[in-house]
Amino acid sequence: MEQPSSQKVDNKITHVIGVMSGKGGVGKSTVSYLLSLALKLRGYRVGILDADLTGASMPRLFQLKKKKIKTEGEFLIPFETQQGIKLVSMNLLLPEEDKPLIWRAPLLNQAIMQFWEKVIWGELDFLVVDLPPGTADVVLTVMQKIPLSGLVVVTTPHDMVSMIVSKSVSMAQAMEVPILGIVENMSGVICPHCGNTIDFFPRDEKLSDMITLAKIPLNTKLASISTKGLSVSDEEIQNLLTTLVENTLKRLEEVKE
Ligand SMILES: Nc1ncnc2c1ncn2[C@@H]1O[C@H](COP(=O)(O)OP(=O)(O)OP(=O)(O)O)[C@@H](O)[C@H]1O
Repeated sequence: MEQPSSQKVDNKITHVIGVMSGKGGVGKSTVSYLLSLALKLRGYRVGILDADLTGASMPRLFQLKKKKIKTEGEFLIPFETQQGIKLVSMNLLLPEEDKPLIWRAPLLNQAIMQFWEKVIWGELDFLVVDLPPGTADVVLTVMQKIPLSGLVVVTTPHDMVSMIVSKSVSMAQAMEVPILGIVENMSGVICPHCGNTIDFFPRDEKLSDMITLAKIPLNTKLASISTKGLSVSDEEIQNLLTTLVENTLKRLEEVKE
């Protein structure tokens, strides 16, 4: 990678929200997508920085396959999705999405800083950062170098006990980044016959002092976002987006005080 100059883009971004998880595959990218969409539907100017460089799944959720990012000199112009969300992801820079990115941590950290400093984000109300799972070096870089308003922690019920003491949460606390709350993903399943939610796992008592932003059951509509998209006129989806966005906005106000 060529050494970048020290010139930075003068973006105006009101809130940067990081979305993290203790481990992979719990739905972090899905939640980043849902939160961004919910904010956009509220009329906010929204961008997504896909910081999960080696497992970039954000383009897949927006059903984007090819190289989409354009450049202006040494700066990058985010791709604007159909929903009007600005997106920067490593997979939109690579000619082929299925080729692995085999980079060591210093190069990954450098790429993240370029996504922050060298992207013409312009004026945004919210930039949602989809972090890599766990406590990877890139997560530390983001927490140190990017002014995060708060973090959303995505977890699944079977991951919760370890989450309470997880390195991710401790890392956020050590870095003094406010935790907005947790999203309990795959928290149960909706019965296709009666419509009631069936919880598989008992609620962990230790969770009572954690603020829950949303509980998301296993849902085929969410599982097929990357193939069928998501219908925002669907009542169930609307309710989910409303809960997620309202609780997140409320928490942002609280942590500001
Ligand atoms: N509530 C849900 N109901 C059904 N499927 C879901 C739900 N949440 C996520 N999924 C599916 O689970 C898989 C993993 O989700 P996702 O890619 O969002 O996780 P992740 O934590 O970002 O993973 P990674 O660590 O690989 O980045 C995807 O196939 C996604 O469609």
